[in-house]
Amino acid sequence: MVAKIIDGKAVAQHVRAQCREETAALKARGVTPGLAVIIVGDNPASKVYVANKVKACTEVGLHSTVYAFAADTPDAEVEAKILALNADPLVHGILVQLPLPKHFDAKRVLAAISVDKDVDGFHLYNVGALAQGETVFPPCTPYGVSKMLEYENIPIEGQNVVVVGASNIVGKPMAMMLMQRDATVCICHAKTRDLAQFTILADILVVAAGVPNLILPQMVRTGAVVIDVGINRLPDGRLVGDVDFEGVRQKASYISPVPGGVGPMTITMLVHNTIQAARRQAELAEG
Ligand SMILES: Nc1nc2c(c(=O)[nH]1)N[C@@H](CN(C=O)c1ccc(C(=O)N[C@@H](CCC(=O)O)C(=O)O)cc1)CN2
Repeated sequence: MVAKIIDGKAVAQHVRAQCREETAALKARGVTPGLAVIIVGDNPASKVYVANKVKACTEVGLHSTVYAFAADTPDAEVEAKILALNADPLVHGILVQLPLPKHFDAKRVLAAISVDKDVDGFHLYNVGALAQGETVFPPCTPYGVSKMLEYENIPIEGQNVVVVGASNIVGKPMAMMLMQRDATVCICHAKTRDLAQFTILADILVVAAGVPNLILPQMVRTGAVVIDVGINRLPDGRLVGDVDFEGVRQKASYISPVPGGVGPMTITMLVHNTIQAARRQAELAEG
């Protein structure tokens, strides 16, 4: 068996076309969805992601503004900017690019974002709502994975899902979202003892551990769907995921590549969430 490659760029284009239509409809009502992006420090990867977020907004017709702060900026200054953006009616979505420099209390900074503008879905209220199956803004990366599965008509209900990696950004919300869809979900870690005994059971394997070549072909059930969320820059400059792509491809039924898999979906779902935020705020304002 050779897996079908899930082309994240193609799925992203499909979702972005819908986003364009929704944005045009909102603009016709006098509302241009607006995103504010806060970046602190000089992390080169973060700068690229922020630039790509701005580009995606422009492409779909959203307004976006970047607020860049030096790494040694006091927490209070960043929080003051967030409070000002919370009160700005032209800003519908706010995000703080992660990771923040070490001295920041990231939880506190994220909690300053208005729940209604929390398009990353990282505010504790939205995290709690997700646990109850009622979230308004699902976190962008796991939301993107869900859309990729939906696009390929991959069933979730009743499937064995193994998520490797329990981060707040990907692993935990991914597990919650798939559990909500009646999958049987197991969360593992890169350090799980005999990881293969769990991964081999997966009908759908989502890997977000940040360890290159963590998942080898012998750890994957024949016919499994394998979604690679890892982003690892190798010493030779190559970007790879957490899965031995060429090896696992020979066993899986579907596989997402890195680059060109989940990454483009993360940014697309951010645009989608910002449009939903604008629509909800417009509806509230209209009464
Ligand atoms: N506030 C947030 N911070 C972070 C998030 C997030 O969702 N919200 N996720 C990641 C970084 N991230 C978006 O911010 C992100 C990562 C990767 C990609 C992407 O498109 N990757 C490409 C490769 C790009 C490259 O060459 O480096 C791919 O996989 O094809 C988009 C967004 C952590 N921080």
